[in-house]
Amino acid sequence: MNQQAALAFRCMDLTSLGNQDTPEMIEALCAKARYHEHQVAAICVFPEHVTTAKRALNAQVGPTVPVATVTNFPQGSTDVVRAVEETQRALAAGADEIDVVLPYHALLAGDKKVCEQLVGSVKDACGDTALLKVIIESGELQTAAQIRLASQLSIANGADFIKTSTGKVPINATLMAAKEMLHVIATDNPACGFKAAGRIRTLADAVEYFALAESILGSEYLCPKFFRLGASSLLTDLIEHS
Ligand SMILES: O=C[C@H](O)COP(=O)(O)O
Repeated sequence: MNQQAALAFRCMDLTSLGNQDTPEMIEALCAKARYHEHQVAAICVFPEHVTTAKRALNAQVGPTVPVATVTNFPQGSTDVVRAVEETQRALAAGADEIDVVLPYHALLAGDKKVCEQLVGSVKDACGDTALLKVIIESGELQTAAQIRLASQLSIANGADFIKTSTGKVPINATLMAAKEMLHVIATDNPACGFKAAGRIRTLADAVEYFALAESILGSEYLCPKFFRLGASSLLTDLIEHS
């Protein structure tokens, strides 16, 4: 793998969030978590597949690849209790990272408070051990100001990462949204991570996000601790660059 492809591989949350996913498909996904000396940042699956992913990674790759899962997904409901319960169940199943969807419809309707409550409550459920990524669904937020507001309140209420998209709406990660989010991170908490997700399919796509993140937060930001690419179809192109 060339250097950029290797970086994209190591920063990738290798994702399978299809409604038809089977345990066999999750096992096959986990087998791709290592490529020569490189391993992906995480495997991201629906909550019902966390146990399978943990077991498969332990057997095939070793226990060092975290399992991420999604809660309040993809609708971004305002039901805080349900989001917390889903998160608790996912953690009990062994999830290491939680990607929770912000109630972005509520934010668009002017209800910032429920967004703060949901992020804060899910953060409490994660405690200090599980990473919390908040999906702001940037493609559904209609203005740069809304993208900034969603990013700010997510960071203020405990997000370890802010993530662009679920991959389930027409507009997913864009450089425009990423730029707004990265500037909020730079201002509010440069230790907060950023995850671009949805329709990132080529190394060329990934490199554009690297360049943007590096220009705003510096080269040390380009590592799995801070920078992730959520992608289900990027791997093939990365391997072609080997
Ligand atoms: O969180 C990750 C996204 O759901 C992946 O989207 P994608 O299937 O378009 O790569």
